[in-house]
Amino acid sequence: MQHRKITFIGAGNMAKAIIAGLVNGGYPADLITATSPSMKQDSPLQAQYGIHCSNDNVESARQADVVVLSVKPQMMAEVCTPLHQQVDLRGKLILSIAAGVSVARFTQLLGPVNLIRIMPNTPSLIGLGMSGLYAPPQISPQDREFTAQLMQSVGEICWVNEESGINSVIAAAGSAPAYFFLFMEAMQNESERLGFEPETARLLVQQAALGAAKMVVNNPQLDIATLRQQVTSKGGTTAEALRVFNEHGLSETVASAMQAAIRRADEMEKSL
Ligand SMILES: NC(=O)C1=CN([C@@H]2O[C@H](COP(=O)(O)OP(=O)(O)OC[C@H]3O[C@@H](n4cnc5c(N)ncnc54)[C@H](O)[C@@H]3O)[C@@H](O)[C@H]2O)C=CC1
Ligand SMILES: O=C(O)[C@@H]1CCC=N1
Repeated sequence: MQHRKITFIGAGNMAKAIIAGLVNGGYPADLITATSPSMKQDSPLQAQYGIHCSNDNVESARQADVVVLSVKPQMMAEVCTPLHQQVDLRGKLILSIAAGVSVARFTQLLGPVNLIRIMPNTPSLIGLGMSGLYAPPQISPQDREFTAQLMQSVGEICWVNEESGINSVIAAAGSAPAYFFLFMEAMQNESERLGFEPETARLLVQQAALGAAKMVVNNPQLDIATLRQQVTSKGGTTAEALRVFNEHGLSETVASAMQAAIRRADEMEKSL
C-alpha cells in the first residue's frame, strides 16, 4: 500500500488499536505520530511500536500528510480550533474516527477540508477490525483508496454511500465488540456459579465464542441460522436454552439496543 505520514490526534483505546494493527501489519512506524496532552517523547507507545509521540497537536498535524482525529467527540471542538487557526490543512487528508461528529460539523470547525469519516472497532488491534467508511462526493479517488487500504491493513472495510450509514455501522460493528463481551461476561459468571474456576469458565466461554465465530467465517455458504440449527437437536438441551432466550425477547432486545446506539449517535450529531 501507499505510505503517507500519519498523525493521530488523541492516543486512546481506539487510536492505539489502529496504530498497533498498522505497525504489526508492516506500516512504517517512523511515519506514524501520536499525540495527547500528557504524552512524552519516550512514552510506552514509542517504546512498544517505535512511533513518534508528542504533546503538540499543532506541530504534529503540520508535519503530517494525514491527520486522524481520534479524541472523544466531546473534545473535538477544542482540538480542532487550534488546528484550523494554526495549520494549513489544505492538501492534507483528514480522517475522523469519532462517533457523533458530522462532516457538516467538521466543516464548521476546520473549514472546507478533505475529510473522510471512519467508524472502526477495537479488534483492529489484532488485525480483525471492521470499519465503515464514508467519503463526501468531492473526495479524490486517491484519498478514498489510501483510506480503504489503511483500514484494510487492520481488518475488513465497507463503504457507506450516505453519511447516516456511519451510525448504522456503529450499531452493527463499532459498538458491537462490547455486546459480545457482555454476553461472554454473563456466560462466564454463570459458569463460575456452576463451579468452574474463573480461568476454566473463561476458557469454556472464549473457545465456544471463537469456534462459533470461525464457523460463521469459514462457512459463507451457510446461513447463520443453519449453523444454529446444526447445534440444536430436537427436544435437546440447546432447544431449551434457545427457548428461554426467545421467551425473553432476545432478537427484539438486540434490535432495540442497536437502535439505541443509533439514536445516541444521532443525538450527538445534533448537540456537539
Ligand atoms: N473505543 C472504541 O471502541 C471506539 C471509539 N471510536 C471513537 O474513537 C474516539 C476515541 O475514543 P477512545 O479511544 O475510546 O477514547 P479514549 O478516551 O481512550 O481516547 C481519547 C484520547 O484523546 C486524548 N486527548 C484528550 N484531549 C486531547 C487533546 N486536547 N489533544 C490530543 N489528545 C487528547 C486522551 O488523552 C486520550 O488518550 C472517539 O471519538 C470515539 O467515538 C470509534 C469506534 C470505536
Ligand atoms: O461508545 C462509543 O461512543 C464509541 C463509538 C463506537 C464504540 N465506542
